[in-house]
Amino acid sequence: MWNLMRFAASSVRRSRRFSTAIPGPCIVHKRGADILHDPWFNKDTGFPLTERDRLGLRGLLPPRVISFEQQYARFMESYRSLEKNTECQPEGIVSLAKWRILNRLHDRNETLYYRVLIDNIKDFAPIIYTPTVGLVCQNYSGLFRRPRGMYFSAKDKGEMMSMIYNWPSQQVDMIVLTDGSRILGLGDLGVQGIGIAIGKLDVYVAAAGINPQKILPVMLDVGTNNQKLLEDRLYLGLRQPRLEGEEYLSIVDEFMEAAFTRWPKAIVQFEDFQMKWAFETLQRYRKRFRMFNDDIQGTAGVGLAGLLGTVRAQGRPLTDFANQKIVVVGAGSAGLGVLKMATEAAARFAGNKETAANNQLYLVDKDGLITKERKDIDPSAAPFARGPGEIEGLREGASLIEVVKKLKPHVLLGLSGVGGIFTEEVLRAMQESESTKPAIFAMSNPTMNAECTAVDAFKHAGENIVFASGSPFKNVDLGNGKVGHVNQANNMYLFPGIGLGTLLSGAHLISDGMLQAAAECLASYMTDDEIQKGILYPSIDSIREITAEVGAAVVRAAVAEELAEGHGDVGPRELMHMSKEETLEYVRQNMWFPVYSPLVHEK
Ligand SMILES: NC(=O)C1=CN([C@@H]2O[C@H](COP(=O)(O)OP(=O)(O)OC[C@H]3O[C@@H](n4cnc5c(N)ncnc54)[C@H](O)[C@@H]3O)[C@@H](O)[C@H]2O)C=CC1
Ligand SMILES: CC(=O)C(=O)O
Ligand SMILES: [Mg+2]
Repeated sequence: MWNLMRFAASSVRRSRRFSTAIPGPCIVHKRGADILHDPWFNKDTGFPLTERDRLGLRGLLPPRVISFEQQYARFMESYRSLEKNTECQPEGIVSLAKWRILNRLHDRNETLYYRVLIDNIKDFAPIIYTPTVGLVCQNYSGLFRRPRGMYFSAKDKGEMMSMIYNWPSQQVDMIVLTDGSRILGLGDLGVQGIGIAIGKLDVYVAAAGINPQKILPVMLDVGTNNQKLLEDRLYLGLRQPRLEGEEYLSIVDEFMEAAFTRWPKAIVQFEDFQMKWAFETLQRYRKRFRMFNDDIQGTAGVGLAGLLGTVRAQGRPLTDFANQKIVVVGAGSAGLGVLKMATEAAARFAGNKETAANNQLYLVDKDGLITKERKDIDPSAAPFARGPGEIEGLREGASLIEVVKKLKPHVLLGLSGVGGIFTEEVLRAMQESESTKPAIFAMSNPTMNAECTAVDAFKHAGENIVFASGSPFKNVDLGNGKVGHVNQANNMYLFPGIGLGTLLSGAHLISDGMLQAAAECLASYMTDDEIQKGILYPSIDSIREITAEVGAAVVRAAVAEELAEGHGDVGPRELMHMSKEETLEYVRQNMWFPVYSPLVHEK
């Protein structure tokens, strides 16, 4: 126990990174048992005696006051013993048990919850985020105990403007919105998709230091086309097919109007919308509201950072990026987002927008290679279709293995949502890549949907590859003391910084320049030495540091584009006069950090 407490105390110290020394008081409008039942303010046994007197808590708690460090150690001890006691059980059962114990703390005491999350982010991210969050969404109706966030359904049409005022927080900075239509690679999960919005916002709090009282997960329940859920007696969503067309858009419109009427400075992150609505809503709202689509725009930046890393890993200058042959597998919101940003980057590096555009980028979907001969091609995919006969020996619809064998690409990047499609044969074909360090990105989530495992990638494609996956895999032991490094190429490296930078700049929209700055910041974060070892992204342990840097880069881009309107006491002129270091410090100072603040009651 003592050792554990020492560990806890040291990790508590370590994670004080961006906190202010003495927490200011926090105004609370409730007293007594109501405070104990409010996870924003509850300190459990940690309420000091004077506070118990002031807030009418005397007698409602056991007499001994337990320090924050002791509470922390107690939680970690129960978590570690759960781990030990479930060692031999199936992975899914263990992950859900871990999620439950974390979720119970989340429901009870958010300060302690977020502190353990920040300090143990590498261990806990796979529980509160991908892959376990996928399992949680799949089982949400059965796991449901308490609501979290807001639910707007097709039945609420005409009511949303008043409903939004039911949310108890006066200020909301960050909203993650989903309609549940494409949750990770798991398809349409209807109302159960709220779990992904909750998980993303947990990452916002942990990585970007957004105050948990100012976040809001939102589910737009417009029905589901998942027959299994419609027939499930426990299913908690609307039992009707999804709304389509104008009916659908009118629900999203109404929500956006309501949210921005109450909180004009909020930012809305669209998450896990099926492709047609992902693109349509982005186009519809991005000039009117502070919003972005994480799957298109967040993923694009993370993908681009990884692609630039692979150029550096080959010891080549970034200007060589336009010559890299990249095969993207999956022509959905994520794959097309990556291709668009990669095309723009290739054009920039080549210094000529006209000639460089998507010269070496290839797109494969469920029907094979996409060429201009494709019937009913989706307009968003059309710019990436190859011309007829452009690649000798490759026809419209050529299979993935044909494409890889013919092109010998530098990079094979999967965002298909289909587990295992980088088969042994495909991976072996990557050994013939023209690159000295071929790159395999199996970015689909959750783990079982990854295009290949890390072990298979190193086994079949060779030990000299660079590898990244959307959900975490362990590093691979290659024998003789050699290790195959596994990167996690997940938009979690960018969306928190995009949101934070937008908030602190006060930009009224999120421009391409701000997104590009975020991606470039991530791309330049790793040293050449790390890149040579195949390490393309920072460790999840340092996600708070990288998010601060990304946030600062976004603020500076907003200032440069004259979009920044300031935040709180800091006006646009002050932002404009900040040096790079001062901007970073400004961002760090504005990141919330979980400590118990003295509570002051006000009626
Ligand atoms: N690592 C990360 O940060 C991110 C990962 N993703 C993952 O990417 C995946 C796809 O997401 P979206 O693009 O939004 O989905 P989507 O449903 O819009 O697109 C999926 C695409 O994959 C293609 N596809 C399906 N089966 C295929 C096959 N057998 N071979 C080749 N292509 C095939 C489809 O034709 C479609 O073009 C999901 O698993 C999601 O979890 C998405 C966003 C971020
Ligand atoms: C990571 C993410 O946003 C996705 O898989 O959809
Ligand atoms: Mg997503």
